Amino acid sequence: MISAEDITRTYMMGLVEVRALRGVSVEIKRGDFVGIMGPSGSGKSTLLHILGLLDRPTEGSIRIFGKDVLSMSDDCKGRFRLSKFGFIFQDYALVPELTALENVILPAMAKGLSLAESEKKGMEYLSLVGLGERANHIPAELSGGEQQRVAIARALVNSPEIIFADEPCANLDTENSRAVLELFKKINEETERTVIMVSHESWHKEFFERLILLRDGKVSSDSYL
Ligand SMILES: Nc1ncnc2c1ncn2[C@@H]1O[C@H](COP(=O)(O)OP(=O)(O)OP(=O)(O)O)[C@@H](O)[C@H]1O
Repeated sequence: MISAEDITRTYMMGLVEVRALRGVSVEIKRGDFVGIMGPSGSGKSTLLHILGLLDRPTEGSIRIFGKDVLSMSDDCKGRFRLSKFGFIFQDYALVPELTALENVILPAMAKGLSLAESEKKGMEYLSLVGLGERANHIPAELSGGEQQRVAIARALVNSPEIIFADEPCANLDTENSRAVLELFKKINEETERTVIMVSHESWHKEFFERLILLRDGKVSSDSYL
C-alpha cells in the first residue's frame, strides 16, 4: 500500500548539511499497526512527514495505493491527504476558539460535506472517543488526554485509510497514553485502518504489530512482533 524506496532527506543549515534520512526503504501493508522508534534525531518524524506527504524527500520514490505520489501537484497531494490520511500530532493542534465538534468537522467541511453531514459524522467520532458529552467545549475546557481524543476524532472524520501519529502520547500521562493506544488498536483491529505511529516510549511496543527501528537516518531493524 505504501512503498518507499531509498528515501533520503538532507536539510541545509546554512552551509552545514544535516542528513536526516540516508536511504530508507519500507513497504507498509494495509492493516499494519506500525511503530517507528529509535534514538532522538534518528529521523523518525522526518520519515513520518515524508510518508504522509507533508514533506518531500531529497531523493527516492514513494508509491501509495500504486500512485507515484511525488509527481503529484501540491493541490492533488492536498486532496489525496484529505481523503486518505488522518494526522495526529503531539501538541494536538486544535483551534483554540472552536468547540470540540467544530474542530472535528474541519476536515469533513474541507472535503466538501455539508454542515449537517459533517456534524453528524463529527458526533459519531466524538462518541467513539468517549467525548459525545463534551462536543460544545473549547480545548481550554478539556484535559490534555481529552484534547488528544478530539484530535483523534478529527483525524478519523473522513474515514482515512492511513492514520499518521507523531508522538501522540508525548504530553500525556501513562493512563491517558494507554487510552490513546487502546483506541488506535481498536480502530486498527475493527476497521483494518493502517496506523503508523512515532514513539520513544519502549512500553508502547506491546501495542504495535510491527516495529521499525531507525538509527542515524537508516532502518536498523524492521519486524512483526
Ligand atoms: N526542518 C529542519 N531543518 C534542519 N534540520 C532538521 C529539520 N528537521 C529535522 N532536522 C534534523 O534532522 C534530524 C532528524 O530529525 P527528526 O526530527 O526526524 O528526528 P526524530 O528521530 O524524530 O527525533 P526526536 O525523537 O528527537 O523527535 C535531526 O538531526 C534534526 O535536527
